[in-house]
Amino acid sequence: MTFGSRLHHAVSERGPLCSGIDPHAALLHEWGLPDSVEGLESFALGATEALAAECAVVKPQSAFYERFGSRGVAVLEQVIATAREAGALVLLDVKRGDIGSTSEAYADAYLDPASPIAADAITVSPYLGFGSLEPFVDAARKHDAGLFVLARTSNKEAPEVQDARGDDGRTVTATMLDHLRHLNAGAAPLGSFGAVVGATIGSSSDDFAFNGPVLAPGYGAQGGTTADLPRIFGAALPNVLPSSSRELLRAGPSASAMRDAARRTNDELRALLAQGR
Ligand SMILES: O=C(O)c1cc(=O)[nH]c(=O)n1[C@@H]1O[C@H](COP(=O)(O)O)[C@@H](O)[C@H]1O
Repeated sequence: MTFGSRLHHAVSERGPLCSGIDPHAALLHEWGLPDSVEGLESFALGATEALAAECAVVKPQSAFYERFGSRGVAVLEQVIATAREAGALVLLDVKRGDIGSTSEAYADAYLDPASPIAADAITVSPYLGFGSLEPFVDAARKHDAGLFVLARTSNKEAPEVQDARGDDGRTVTATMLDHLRHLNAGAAPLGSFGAVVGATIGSSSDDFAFNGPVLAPGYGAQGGTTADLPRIFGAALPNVLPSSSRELLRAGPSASAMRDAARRTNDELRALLAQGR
């Protein structure tokens, strides 16, 4: 089954919330844990065990694990396995993108199920040119995996690059979305090639509607709210996966408090979607 089909099914069962497993040093401290690989393991597995059964998608951000070297990456591998056992799809946030031959190696690392660190989907950056992502696209098709391509990111520096217009008048973001429309052509109910669009962006002239998923990070700690979603995403709303890391994790270390926070948020998002029907 394609990633897009698995995602569509998971979201209809569990709701659209994506929970980020981002073990920031400050959060380890808030949970009373040491900023060490032992603290990382306790935090990341505790959060994953609490949240993965509640959410369609779990998104660990690789940097927070890599900063502890190979032992941190071993914890990331455990997070991926634990989340999958709980029935969540794992979107590994690595934001990769390089020249084609190197991207091929990244694709082998993250999308080939034979790799110890393979996930269901990864985040990739198209800013070496969308065509540089071809090895990821090929690997995703071969292994029924997914990609989330940065289109309009949540950070304040994004407009300099992503709102720039080409000779044809389209923004860089709109060009990336058109590439995604092309990749998802004919896919139903949902394509496997998604976009990343921040839940923090102001109004935008870009049209985010297409038959692929739209990851919306920046929801929660960066200020994005449920009320902002219809304004930003319009007709694309049914395919949006609002993604929250710190806000959900701050409910910990109590597993039941994290679970409740995820449930409440999924309920709120489902109610919003029901209004639009
Ligand atoms: O690709 C991402 O996930 C991402 C894209 C983007 O535009 N903005 C953004 O914040 N992210 C990631 O989403 C997460 C946001 O975390 P919180 O702000 O704690 O909810 C981090 O892991 C970021 O790296």
